[in-house]
Amino acid sequence: MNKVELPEGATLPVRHPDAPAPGEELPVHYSQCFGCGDNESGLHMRVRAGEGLTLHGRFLVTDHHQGAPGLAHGGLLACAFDEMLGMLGMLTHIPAVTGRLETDFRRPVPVDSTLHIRAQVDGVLGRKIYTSAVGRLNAEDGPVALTAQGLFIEVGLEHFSKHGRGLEGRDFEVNP
Ligand SMILES: CCCCCCCCCCCC(=O)SCCNC(=O)CCNC(=O)[C@H](O)C(C)(C)COP(=O)(O)OP(=O)(O)OC[C@H]1O[C@@H](n2cnc3c(N)ncnc32)[C@H](O)[C@@H]1OP(=O)(O)O
Repeated sequence: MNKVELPEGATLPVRHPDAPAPGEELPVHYSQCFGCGDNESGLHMRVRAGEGLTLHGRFLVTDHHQGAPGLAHGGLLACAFDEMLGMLGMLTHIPAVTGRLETDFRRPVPVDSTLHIRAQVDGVLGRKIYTSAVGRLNAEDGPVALTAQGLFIEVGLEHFSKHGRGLEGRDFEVNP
């Protein structure tokens, strides 16, 4: 994992008492989500809760995901990390959106490989949530293909009804 630099005063948030138990598979947070939903060309990520403030996810790289022939598109891999880091909100129950996402590509990711991603919350300072993740090829202890750091910003639930579509006036939590 990358060494994560945290600002002074950042603290670890509390794991919400209703967070999925370690080992439990997380629900799809939105059926049309490109990352975890039924979207035909999406990633179909499967994610389970880990210990503490960690998640483990995986997806199969298919022909839909190519950039160069036979290789995953870098932006699409960044999308997988965005999804994983965003889903950390299911452990803290803090609604948040991506403010910044930094991805280091360390090894090519071929079609037909499975990318295993471990994501964690590193700290919180005010509305800023510091997160990081590592992606490994074909096994949870496989070679490191990517690492990422994400800064998520806590928002009120009205962020989604105000800026999104079809949620006006809808009372929802994490599974619209
Ligand atoms: C729940 C389970 C779900 C579970 C499901 C989740 C899966 C979701 C999938 C992945 C997640 C996404 O893709 S989310 C979609 C992609 N992201 C977005 O659309 C976000 C677009 N941006 C925005 O809406 C806005 O810029 C916000 C909300 C991020 C921030 O606007 P704001 O509310 O006006 O707040 P603002 O004052 O600007 O910023 C607050 C603090 O954050 C800092 N800050 C803000 N942006 C940045 C930045 N890029 N880099 C550094 N720092 C930043 C500011 O300096 C400030 O620090 P200080 O002054 O307090 O120190």
